[in-house]
Amino acid sequence: MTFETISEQRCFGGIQGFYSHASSETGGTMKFAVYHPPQAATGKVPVLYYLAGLTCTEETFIIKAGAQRLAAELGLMLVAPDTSPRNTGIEGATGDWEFGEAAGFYLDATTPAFAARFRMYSYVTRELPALIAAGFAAADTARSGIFGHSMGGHGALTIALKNPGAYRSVSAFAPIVAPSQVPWGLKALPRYLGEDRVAWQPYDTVALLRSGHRFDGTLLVDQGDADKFLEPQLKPELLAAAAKDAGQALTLRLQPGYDHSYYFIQTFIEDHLRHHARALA
Ligand SMILES: N[C@@H](CCC(=O)N[C@@H](CSC=O)C(=O)NCC(=O)O)C(=O)O
Repeated sequence: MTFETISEQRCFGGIQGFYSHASSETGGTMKFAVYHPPQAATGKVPVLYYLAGLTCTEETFIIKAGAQRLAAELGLMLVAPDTSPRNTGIEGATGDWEFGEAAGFYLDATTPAFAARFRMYSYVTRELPALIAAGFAAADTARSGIFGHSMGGHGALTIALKNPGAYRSVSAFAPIVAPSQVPWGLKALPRYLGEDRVAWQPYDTVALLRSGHRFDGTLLVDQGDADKFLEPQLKPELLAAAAKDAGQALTLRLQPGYDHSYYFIQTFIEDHLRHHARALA
């Protein structure tokens, strides 16, 4: 399991790195970012995965969220993968920001056109953690957490619910909580997974909660009430109802005046990093 170093730069006493590797899951070159906190130079540190949203790359969170200062203080290794395979050459995989490249929805596609390359679920849950464990000696992968934004919030919540014990903490900014019920999901899920809605359920947080999946800990979710995607796409009230019915611990905070942008994420990143650091200590 090898990777190439694209760049490494000093940042808050640690190192901000960008890397690439040949991915067996997605059948092409994948890029990912790792922030190595200063504590990683002398010992093991917990690993916190961040999944970004539609249109994003492995750079978006690293450049825009302002997470490194506190990650350095808390001793958290941040790992941010790209949001999909790239340069797939698959017809229909480019040209629409809501589907295809940069819109992988953290699932394993099953439709003939997409099944070979669009395997972000297996990439994020298996291949990338194995690569981090093998390639970065300071990574204490027994202490892993996961969070994300929008499509990446959906990824983080569904992955944590389906992999009990693999992640000790989970949180999300403005997640898509019920893709089976909103336009983004209704566009993407049939094209990746086919028309049978039963196949969509493993990739829908509300459906997972309603079918018995639980996370052993509190889900932390922040949502801006001035987010233009709130009503049509995000629908946090569906998460609140499903969590209540399921007895799933949830801290859902509606933040007045905040939109869907990385200014919103910058504002609340400290709360999320501290939430993860507490669970990963
Ligand atoms: N081009 C779109 C807006 C796209 C957008 O807002 N993407 C979000 C994630 S949306 C859900 O996954 C994002 O994180 N963008 C990156 C950024 O730097 O803000 C439009 O036309 O509305």
